[in-house]
Amino acid sequence: MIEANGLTKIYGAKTAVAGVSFTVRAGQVTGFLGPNGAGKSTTMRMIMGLDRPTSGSVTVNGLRYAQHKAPLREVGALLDAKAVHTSRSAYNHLLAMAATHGIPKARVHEVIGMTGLDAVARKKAGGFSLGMGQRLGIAAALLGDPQTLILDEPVNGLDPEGVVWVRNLVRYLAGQGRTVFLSSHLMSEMAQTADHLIVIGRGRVIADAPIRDIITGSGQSRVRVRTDQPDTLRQLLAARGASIEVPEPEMLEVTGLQAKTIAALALENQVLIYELTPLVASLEEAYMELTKDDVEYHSLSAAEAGN
Ligand SMILES: Nc1ncnc2c1ncn2[C@@H]1O[C@H](COP(=O)(O)OP(=O)(O)OP(=O)(O)O)[C@@H](O)[C@H]1O
Repeated sequence: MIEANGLTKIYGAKTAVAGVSFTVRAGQVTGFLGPNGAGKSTTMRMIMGLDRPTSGSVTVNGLRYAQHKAPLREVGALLDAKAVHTSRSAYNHLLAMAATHGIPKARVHEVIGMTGLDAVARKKAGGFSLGMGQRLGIAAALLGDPQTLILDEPVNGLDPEGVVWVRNLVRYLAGQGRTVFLSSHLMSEMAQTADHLIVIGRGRVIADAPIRDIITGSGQSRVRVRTDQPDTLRQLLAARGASIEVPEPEMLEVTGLQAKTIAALALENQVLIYELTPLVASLEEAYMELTKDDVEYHSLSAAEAGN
């Protein structure tokens, strides 16, 4: 379990992480989602003791990273896949790591097999493609057989097969009861991988909930209703505080009321409805809605950029 309490990091005039508190639980994949510059990497570095919090604290299984006697066996992390600038082979790189942490050689062979690096294990790691580098970084994270895994953008640079591989691997590891904390800015990927999401924007936690709740609670959930009495139904719904759009003559899109409430209201007032469809927002829509005020770098449309 990872527990952050009022975690804050200030660099000069820049507040990268502004008092975040959250708990990452064992046995599930927790996604850490946020736009560029939101503070994901800074938070992860503080978990790993690579950055010192300006205030607040973060612990892994009750202790700060540095307090663990054998940290590599407790927490495995992939923070910067490009960090391996080595003329050593992947095998020797992992072997050196294992030797300095009292990890048996057999485990090196195991993680090479798990990450699909067998064919390139004797090649210089410095010459690896981004995807191979990611696999090596994940192999290094798994080396100590840790209970907790922290992976910063693990699918970055992977081909579609690699993306599926990471997804299956993290789900397998969480299934074994491990704590898996995974950052990404790819919502579609998170939707298929994570059970729980922590969303941050401008250094603050915007949402912390099961994926399902984030989708349905985004304020984007609407209900499509078709009726031959749109005006009557519209008035009835408006009187209940719903906001209504009319995209087609006999179609209403209703925000703010559940489908069941709309059906009951129609029945009570003898209004015929011939379609009632809850429109669930995609994770992408929910995410855009959540972070719309918290994006540090807004992109301009082509037209705006030309002005
Ligand atoms: N060493 C540093 N010195 C000054 N500012 C920093 C430093 N590291 C990060 N920042 C700033 O803190 C903010 C958060 O950065 P961070 O890298 O944690 O975000 P992120 O969510 O990981 O973003 P990305 O998805 O782009 O990697 C950014 O505005 C960044 O420019």
